[in-house]
Amino acid sequence: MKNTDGTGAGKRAAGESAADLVSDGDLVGLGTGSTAAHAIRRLGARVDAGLDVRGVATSYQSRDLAREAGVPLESLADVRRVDVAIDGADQVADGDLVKGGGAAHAREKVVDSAADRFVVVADDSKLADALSHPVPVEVLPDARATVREALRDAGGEPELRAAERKDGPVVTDNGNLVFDCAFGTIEDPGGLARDLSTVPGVVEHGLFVGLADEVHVGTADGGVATRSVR
Ligand SMILES: O=C[C@H](O)[C@H](O)[C@H](O)COP(=O)(O)O
Repeated sequence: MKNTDGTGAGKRAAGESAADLVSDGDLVGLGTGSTAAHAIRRLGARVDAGLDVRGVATSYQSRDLAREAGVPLESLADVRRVDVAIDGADQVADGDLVKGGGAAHAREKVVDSAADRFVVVADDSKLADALSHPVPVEVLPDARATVREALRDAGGEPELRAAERKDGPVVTDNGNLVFDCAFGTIEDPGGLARDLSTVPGVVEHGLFVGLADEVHVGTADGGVATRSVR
């Protein structure tokens, strides 16, 4: 059943189910976005009930939410590995992801890659047979013209992400800009991910290939299907 009821029940079910995996003593990667937010709130409730965990935030949003929920935080700069990372996705196909709808993918990739167990949380509207969602590409502001050309050469259609309720572009938590780059159906996500990583001026792109360990998919009726992906 597609989660089209607009209540966010699928996101909530997925986020909370992942938060329930966390054990005493874990350092938890706290993803960004509306689905990961449910996991952070649930973790906060578990901390209130006595769970002893610490979190590492991937954005201003997840840091502020964790503080509000009462999840103690460590700074990413001091973290070498993470026990469990819980993070959302804009599209999921065969365990590979497009992320970065909230422009947080650079720090998310650092945290999710450092995790022993990376759990993706999504409602079933995010599932696809193949990745085709535009790929967010964070770029150094002064490299925007050269990166735009390189993305076109790679077969993409880059669009500078515009801010809402501010004139001009989105500026990331790291002070950079973001292109949303459509590539149509991405036949070889691993190859494209490698190509994008080699473009000078690209800070990070939103293709997460071979990183996820499991996916929790929530449905509108509050059910969750869990799938291991490696
Ligand atoms: O930059 C944002 C992140 O990659 C999010 O995890 C992703 O956009 C999914 O967000 P949401 O759970 O709100 O759909």
